[in-house]
Amino acid sequence: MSQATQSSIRDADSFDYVIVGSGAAGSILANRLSAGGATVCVLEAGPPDHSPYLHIPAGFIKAVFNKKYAWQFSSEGTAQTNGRRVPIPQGRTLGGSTSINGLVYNRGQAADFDHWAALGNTGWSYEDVLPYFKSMERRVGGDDRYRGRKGELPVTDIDWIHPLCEAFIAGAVEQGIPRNPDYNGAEQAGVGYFQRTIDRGWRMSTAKCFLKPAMARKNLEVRTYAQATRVLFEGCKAVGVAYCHPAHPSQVRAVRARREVIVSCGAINTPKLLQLSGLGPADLLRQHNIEVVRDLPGVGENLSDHYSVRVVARVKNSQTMNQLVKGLSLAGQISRWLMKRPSIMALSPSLLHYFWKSTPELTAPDLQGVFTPASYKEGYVGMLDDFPGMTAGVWQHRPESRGQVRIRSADPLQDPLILANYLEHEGDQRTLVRGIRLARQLLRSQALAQYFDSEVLPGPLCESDSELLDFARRYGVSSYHVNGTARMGPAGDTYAVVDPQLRVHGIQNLRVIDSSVMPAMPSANICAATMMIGNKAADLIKQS
Ligand SMILES: Cc1cc2nc3c(=O)[nH]c(=O)nc-3n(C[C@H](O)[C@H](O)[C@H](O)COP(=O)(O)OP(=O)(O)OC[C@H]3O[C@@H](n4cnc5c(N)ncnc54)[C@H](O)[C@@H]3O)c2cc1C
Repeated sequence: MSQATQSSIRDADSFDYVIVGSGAAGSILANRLSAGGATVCVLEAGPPDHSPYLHIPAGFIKAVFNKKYAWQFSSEGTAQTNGRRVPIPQGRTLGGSTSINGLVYNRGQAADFDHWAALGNTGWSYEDVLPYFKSMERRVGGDDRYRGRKGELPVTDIDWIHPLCEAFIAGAVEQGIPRNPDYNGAEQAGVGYFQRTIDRGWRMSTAKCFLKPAMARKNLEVRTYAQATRVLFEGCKAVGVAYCHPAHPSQVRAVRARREVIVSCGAINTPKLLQLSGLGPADLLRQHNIEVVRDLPGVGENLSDHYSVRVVARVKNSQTMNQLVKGLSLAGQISRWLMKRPSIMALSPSLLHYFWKSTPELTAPDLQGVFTPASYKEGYVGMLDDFPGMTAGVWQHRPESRGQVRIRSADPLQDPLILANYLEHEGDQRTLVRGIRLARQLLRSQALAQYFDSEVLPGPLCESDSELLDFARRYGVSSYHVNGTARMGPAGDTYAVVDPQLRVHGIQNLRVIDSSVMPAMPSANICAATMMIGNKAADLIKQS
């Protein structure tokens, strides 16, 4: 520890727990730990979540690429992405990515968590984690064995029904995919509407549902514009955190943790902070003149994400959202939203799901698809097309390709190098091509025929496997589900960063609690599983 930091930590105020990051996991943790009477300080690098774009569901489109509220990361281009850098924005405000995300609530398959346990992570089987999914959610409908009724997080069904959605479902059923009323219940496979973290027209971020209610407690303090630059150690014991206002990096402050420091910065920023703090691959740290506190080769490795591709069709005989967001129609939608009536202002970006198998021999879905009666220019989220359009997106549930996150320098304000290695694994290429064929087939169902005009992307000239793979390389995008960069695993697993209690191996008083610790990708958008991790981790801490 430098002289300056030593004196600032001596003079620092202290709390039982210091949580770095107020996202999906950090906010829930802050709520649960402060409820037990412990003093808790949350450091959040981003600003408060005052903007209406962070609260009105449709505001997502304005927030995701706004650098005030989202870290504008991107993965390096590779041959598999046709040399393109792939944007991977991450939330940077109270609530983290839950303040800008796509609002889909999707837990994954029971087998995902049984797999975590089988990898040596005792306590993380489906039976172990189900109570933590249930205790945080407030859901109407479904089976009591699977669904929670009294939690803080409302999980609701859509109230805006579009004829294209109904036709898409009917078409999928026609092609052998059953309608599933609750993919978060006994069985994931099937087609239907997404469940969303939206309540009475408003986004339900973890800041809104967990952090802010807890901020009424005197023992919880939340500091915004507080970007952690380093975890501070005495020997191998974490004792506090150095942080700064991102606009004034030279004015470093410190806060002391009497019991534990908890890193909850998300799957890109968590490995970055650990590496800056001297925890990571020793060679990398030495290359940047960072003193090695512990050589942990797994920090920043094992990066996984869902690489998705969209099939887009021009629509006839119906208006789509592309028209509803323009001129007088938009004004009408806003006034409907203000009157608490069904409106496109209160929709998640994807309305329908289909979970299905890329080959019939499989016993469970290995593909997730999404459908929405809208289309974006060139298939990229941002600007809607001028013509009526619909989109069926698809990604592989559990890709094998793995990437890395590595600091580029010892400067805490510099973005790390991200190499996601999308489609690097040949099996991933095959599965995604099958997924594109399935998405295409679903848009050409009999039930949708009255609305299907023509395919825009990939287009009629794209037929063979190699043409479809080439399309995936040129048009694929991140689903923003990065995880695994500080993965959980037992001692003896060289690349494990934390143990099944989420304590950093070989270090005292330091845990990682966020999407980084996932030992394997869940078959789902990963927010629900990350929230579950925060919810369960609070109990692990209280029990230790
Ligand atoms: C655009 C988008 C759409 C998505 N859509 C969905 C969806 O529909 N459904 C779904 O299930 N999942 C979705 N996800 C993924 C999901 O939201 C994330 O996986 C989840 O929020 C990750 O939780 P986390 O706690 O790991 O990190 P985050 O929620 O990202 O929180 C990390 C927090 O730490 C803060 N932080 C980072 N570094 C520092 C530092 N050095 N000091 C202080 N604070 C720091 C960040 O600013 C942030 O607030 C989406 C994500 C994005 C970005």
